[in-house]
Amino acid sequence: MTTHSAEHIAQQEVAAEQAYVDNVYERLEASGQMAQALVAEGYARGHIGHEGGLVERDAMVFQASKRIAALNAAHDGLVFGRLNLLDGESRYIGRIGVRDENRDVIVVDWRAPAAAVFYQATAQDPAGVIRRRVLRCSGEKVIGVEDDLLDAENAADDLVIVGEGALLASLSRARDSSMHSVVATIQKEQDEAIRAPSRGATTIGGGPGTGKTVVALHRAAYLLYTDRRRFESGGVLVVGPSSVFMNYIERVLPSLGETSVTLRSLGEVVDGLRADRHDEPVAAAAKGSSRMTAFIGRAAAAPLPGAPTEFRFFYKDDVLRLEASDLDRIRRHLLSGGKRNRAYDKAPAALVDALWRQVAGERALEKGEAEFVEIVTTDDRFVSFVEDWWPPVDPIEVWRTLPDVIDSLGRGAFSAEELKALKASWAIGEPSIEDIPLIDELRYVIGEIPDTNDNDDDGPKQLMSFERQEREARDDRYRATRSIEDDGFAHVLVDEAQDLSPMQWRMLGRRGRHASWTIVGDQAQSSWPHPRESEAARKAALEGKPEHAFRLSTNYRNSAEIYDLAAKVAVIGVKDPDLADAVRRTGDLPQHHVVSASELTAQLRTSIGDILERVEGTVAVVASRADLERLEGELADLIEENSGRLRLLDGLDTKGLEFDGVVVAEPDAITDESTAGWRTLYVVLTRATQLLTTVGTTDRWRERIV
Ligand SMILES: Nc1ncnc2c1ncn2[C@@H]1O[C@H](COP(=O)(O)OP(=O)(O)OP(=O)(O)O)[C@@H](O)[C@H]1O
Repeated sequence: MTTHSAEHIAQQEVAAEQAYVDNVYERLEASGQMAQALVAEGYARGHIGHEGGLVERDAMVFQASKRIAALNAAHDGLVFGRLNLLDGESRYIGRIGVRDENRDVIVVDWRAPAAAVFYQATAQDPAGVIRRRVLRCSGEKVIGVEDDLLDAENAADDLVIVGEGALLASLSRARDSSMHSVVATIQKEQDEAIRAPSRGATTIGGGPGTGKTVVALHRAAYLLYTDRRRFESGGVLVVGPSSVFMNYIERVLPSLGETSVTLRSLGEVVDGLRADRHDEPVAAAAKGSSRMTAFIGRAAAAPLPGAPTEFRFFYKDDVLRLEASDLDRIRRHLLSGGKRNRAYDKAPAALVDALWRQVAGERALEKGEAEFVEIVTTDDRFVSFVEDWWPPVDPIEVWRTLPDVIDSLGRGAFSAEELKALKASWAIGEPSIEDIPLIDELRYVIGEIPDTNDNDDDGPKQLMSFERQEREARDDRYRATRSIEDDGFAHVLVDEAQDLSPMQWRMLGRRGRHASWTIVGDQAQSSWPHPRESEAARKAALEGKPEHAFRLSTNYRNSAEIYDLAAKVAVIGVKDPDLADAVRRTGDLPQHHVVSASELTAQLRTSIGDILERVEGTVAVVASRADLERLEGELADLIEENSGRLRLLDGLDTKGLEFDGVVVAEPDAITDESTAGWRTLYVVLTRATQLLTTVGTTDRWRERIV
């Protein structure tokens, strides 16, 4: 066969597939129009005026709008696969299922059982598949086909086979700023993890670039497809390390037709809060440690700073006094019943009770307790005392007191260095990513801010006036984070789980109490310094749920040249790292430059320029956290000129991401920065798909790995 004729044949195949795909888009268009019409009809029904009309309309508009969103999101490259089966059937596979006007299936949803064979058939075990074809599309256009002949013996003589394998073709494409669905080229071991039943906890391990993230996201889509009612109503929570990472992955699920998954970075897990900044390593490690649990418990129980420490009340012939020790006793008593905010209604009665017990004067005793209670609880001084002594507490407010109480309440649990680092981090005033679990812990220890908008009738009668005044004051002073009862999900998917601190595990555990889990990670990439403590917290979060482990073995991201270097760093960072097999050779070895301090910036600029010229897609410059700010200034013009392609990041923020080219500035500064520094460097070195250059003023790391 000549090249010309091979090309010609490929073109003919593309044209034939285009005809099929055109028909699918026509159907889709019709289906979209139908959904639009339903939305319009739904609105019309709302005008009928009776309540039933409104409910019907809402349901109709909701369903139809969802369908429109799914059709739009899955539109590009909708049909990506075709199977020619032994029995003569030709089966098309797509991001979502499509039927023709007779309700016959013309595209099978990739998650349907009928599509599983697309991913599982091999030449050794073709499972009834003669030819597997991947359609490469751009929008609605078929631009190429790639075939695998799985069963040559049973293939008809005129069966055409085109291309050299879809996987390698897709791996060589340039990377842009978001992750893509790999739905057309999912490999067998990946498919097994995607379709694993959703019982207990499914763990997906494997080295860098093995597809853990992309597999986990396809798994979320698969679970929604197989048990939509359960997972859509209960919710699927996907948690990743940073907002940069969440932006990177956010397109994958919509492109698979799923728009109902909650994506959160670790700094956004608590509703209503958003943190984007990491603490420096000592503070971060202290905040993540389970030693925080007891400290947080004590801080939540402590009197608020500035709370009054005594109360005096003149009644008839008596001077009634609540001294600090009395107040302390009442506080303990109230807290022994549970969460602080839950005792909000009980505080006034407890105080009045303690006061009544001091009443000794005859005139007063004669009047009796009921009158005493009436007089005290309607007295402004008492009301304002209670307001100050036991206000409804927002967890954030208690979080703000932590720097003031850490010395007294955290003594013994934290070293002097940790105490200093913690106080410095809290002096910034805004929560860091590592603070979010502490605030969440406080939410659970303190309880909801009592909702005083309810009818007051069921509260103790004698406290009515107190309640009223208090509520008015409170409504603008306090803003509660959302109810903890709404925290639970039906499935929790955690990516980069090796980095979770014990406190972060506790935070996620609360959201996954009744959930099934998917946990994705690679210990060798962990930036958490105390893996054993974290392991215990992970176990506690899963509460004994059975675990099913999957391991992915092939690195689809890095060239073999880059991964060979990174693997040498991995073995320093961790004992027995789970190394992956990199499948692609590019011929481009990593480059290393060691220069004097005065030449560093110039060399960085040269290396960045060189890589920008040689790759088509994205490039990252990665530095230690300490060097970041300086480099931001020094490289500002380059970054601006190449915005959209060039980014400057610290090591931790590169987690889970990938770029065509990476320039590492001062690798030794990254290894020195924390006890997990070597593992962070391993992460950084495994981000590049094609070109990697390191530039430093020292070269200790390379001396260590040779
Ligand atoms: N079956 C596949 N077909 C095509 N590309 C794939 C496949 N599996 C993975 N990839 C690609 O490999 C790259 C790495 O995938 P992913 O980020 O999911 O790996 P990871 O295991 O999570 O990596 P890390 O541990 O470094 O975060 C991505 O570009 C992904 O699209």
